Amino acid sequence: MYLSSVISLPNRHVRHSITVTDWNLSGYSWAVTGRNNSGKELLLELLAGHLDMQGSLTGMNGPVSVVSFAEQQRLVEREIKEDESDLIDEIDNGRSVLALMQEVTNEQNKCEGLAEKLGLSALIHHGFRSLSTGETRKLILARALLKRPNTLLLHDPYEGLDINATQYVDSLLQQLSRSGVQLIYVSDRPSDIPHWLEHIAVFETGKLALAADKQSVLASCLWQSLTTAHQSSPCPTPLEQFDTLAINEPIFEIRSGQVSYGNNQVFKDLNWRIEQGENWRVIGPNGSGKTTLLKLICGDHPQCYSNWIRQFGMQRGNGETIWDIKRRIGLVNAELQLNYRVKVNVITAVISGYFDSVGVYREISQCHKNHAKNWLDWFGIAELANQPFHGLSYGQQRLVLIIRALVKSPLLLILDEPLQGLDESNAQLVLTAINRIIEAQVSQLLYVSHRDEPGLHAHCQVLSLAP
Ligand SMILES: Nc1ncnc2c1ncn2[C@@H]1O[C@H](COP(=O)(O)OP(=O)(O)OP(=O)(O)O)[C@@H](O)[C@H]1O
Repeated sequence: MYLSSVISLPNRHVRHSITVTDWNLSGYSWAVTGRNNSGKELLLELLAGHLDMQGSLTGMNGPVSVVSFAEQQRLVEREIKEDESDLIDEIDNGRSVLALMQEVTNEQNKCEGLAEKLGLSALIHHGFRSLSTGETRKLILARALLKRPNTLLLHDPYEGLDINATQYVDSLLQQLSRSGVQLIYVSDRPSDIPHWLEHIAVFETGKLALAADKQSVLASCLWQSLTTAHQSSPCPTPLEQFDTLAINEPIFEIRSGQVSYGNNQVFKDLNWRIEQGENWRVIGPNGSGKTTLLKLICGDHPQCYSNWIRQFGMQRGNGETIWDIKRRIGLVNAELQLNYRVKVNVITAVISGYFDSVGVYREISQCHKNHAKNWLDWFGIAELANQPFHGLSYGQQRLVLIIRALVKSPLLLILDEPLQGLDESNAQLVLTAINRIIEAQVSQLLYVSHRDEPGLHAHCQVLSLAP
């Protein structure tokens, strides 16, 4: 594959462009990295044929498959568009896993074989929209692989996968690369690049800045600059302090907790108590119920009323409103990002965190504006304040939603795979902020991630959910 004087052309959906002056990919598999908004995602969109371009792109062998957040978003949007819940008078969870695989190939035994290897066998007749984050990611991977691609475009393909699935997919990709499939593997964090990729390209402010063998790239100053992030100033002080709970009153407690969907029992006999002052990490394989548990805590799950739950000094189901719960919680997860669809600028998206809303539907005080600006400034993105939220890259949007959760200094900060899409320096800044907040006991942390973040986890007790 060869890219010469390529400039992608902005369109209705994408405002920015990327420039590649001269890049000979010579049939090798490549890792591509760079800071957030450097052009990595646009490169994948361009190679996938979703962007118009000037210049020449030659030698790209079809079929081409894509595994990316943008691809996932397209599938989600298609399924939402075709939602028939209103017509069929029951919840439409979308096309089944098998049907979505069979869109790519009608060889059912291949679909079932791959589903088994990816741990999707039990879900083969489940609707797309009932899948967990990792299960969704596995399905996107399965569809890409079933296409038998010659070129495979990947954006952090292990993101959201549990350890077993990560190991399986890693060895599969390595095998494919060795057998001649060209991988273009975009990674937001350089530390996530698989060791077996021998060529690395680095993007910077919309341009291909460096493309060479691994040794040369690792020795470059540009590489060092990708991994440095430091913020010594203290985090902005909280605007308001939450009412204190009575001594011995838990932040959250569930007794003999259980959740099931039809015959599928997600978990049962769960007894768990978060005491005041404690921070927790929830772990478990894909589909073990981590997100389900967080939804019970946030009041977003219908089965929170059929469980014994005590939270923030209230017994659930005794007349409390959803806002009594939500106002004490700051939440970041992939679902929030998918559903944050209103057209607002960055500062409004941040300010919406004070009111737990998507968008802001009341007058904004100068005090809220200043405080939100201080947080944007702390993360070094004050210049984005008036930019449209949806004009940002996936990683920048994620950072803004994290700031949205932090501004109100919630009693309980719930972060479900929060670092997804963040580059190394933004990830380090977020970890620094979280550490300072929990050390200062401004918020208690409830954290879900398949990835080890040793600095953070030292503060956390662990709840492990079984498969
Ligand atoms: N609305 C639903 N209908 C049927 N099954 C569902 C529904 N929502 C979730 N599930 C199933 O419940 C199980 C638990 O889902 P959950 O999202 O809590 O898992 P998780 O531990 O967060 O997984 P991951 O690590 O992939 O994020 C999954 O197997 C999922 O398919």
